[in-house]
Amino acid sequence: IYIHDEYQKTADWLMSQTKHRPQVAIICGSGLGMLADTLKCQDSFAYSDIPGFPQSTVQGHAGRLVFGELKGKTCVCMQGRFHMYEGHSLCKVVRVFKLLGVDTLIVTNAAGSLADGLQPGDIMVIKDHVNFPGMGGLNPLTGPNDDKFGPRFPAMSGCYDKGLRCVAMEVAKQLGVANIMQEGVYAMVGGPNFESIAEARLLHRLGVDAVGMSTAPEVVVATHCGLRVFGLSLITNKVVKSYEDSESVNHDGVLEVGRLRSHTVQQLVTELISRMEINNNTTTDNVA
Ligand SMILES: O=P(O)(O)O[C@@H]1C[C@H](O)[C@@H](CO)O1
Ligand code: HPA
Repeated sequence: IYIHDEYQKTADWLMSQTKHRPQVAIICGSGLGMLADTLKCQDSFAYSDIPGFPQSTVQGHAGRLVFGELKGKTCVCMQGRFHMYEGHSLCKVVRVFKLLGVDTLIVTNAAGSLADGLQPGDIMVIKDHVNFPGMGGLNPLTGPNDDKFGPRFPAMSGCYDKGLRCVAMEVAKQLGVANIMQEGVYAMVGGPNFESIAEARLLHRLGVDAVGMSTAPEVVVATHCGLRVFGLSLITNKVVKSYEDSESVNHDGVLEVGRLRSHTVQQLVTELISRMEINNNTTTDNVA
């Protein structure tokens, strides 16, 4: 368990190393880290150099925190995320963003589709999530509640901001990619194994549109401390639901689709940030 002072130490160290004071934080999914390369006036830090920061161990996740400007907004971008299956608690990074003065969190991920209407290469704007590990007790908010960040029992209804979802759909039209974009429900499973066929069928019957191994914990922690959230999934594969199907998913295939679509994802996120209204009150309301 990290206490408030530990988060503060990491935030203070970062603020002593960079003049950027980010309003938007972006967490990049598997194969989608190149978004960070487009930030202007960059200051970047290897996770291994940041006091108190965890290390990311997954291929396709570079392990750098990049600060910079995008369309007139100051951003901090995680080029490489931490996953629960790597043994991380996932509270730390989001709370450090809060202490840096961030107002909005954007999360991207790679996910497998269960919905028949979602094909590899499609982009799903996350409308809501099912946090399977969280529902089972593996929740980043487990442990004593730190009231400085948020309440013991935070609501999760409406945690994916409706206004930002609407803007994202408009941006997709403007970029001519509305045909590959739709809203849906993301389910987080613990991983690191991909789903068995029976698990895939179960998720499908439950009405889940896409499945992955991240995002929900970050969104829970962000919502707890009052950040506005936008999330999108790049569909990298169809989840195998039939015993007749001889295909199987693998991480290299996931990264490959990430590479093919990273430019589009980057354009969408950039344009969304450009249109975003920021609450410039950087006094972190519920953080003393
Ligand atoms: O970090 P994300 O959620 O994009 O990564 C997905 C889920 C697994 O970590 C990995 C499987 O290929 O990609
Ligand atoms: N299942 C879980 N996580 C994933 C998948 C999947 O099919 N594709 C990319 N991340």
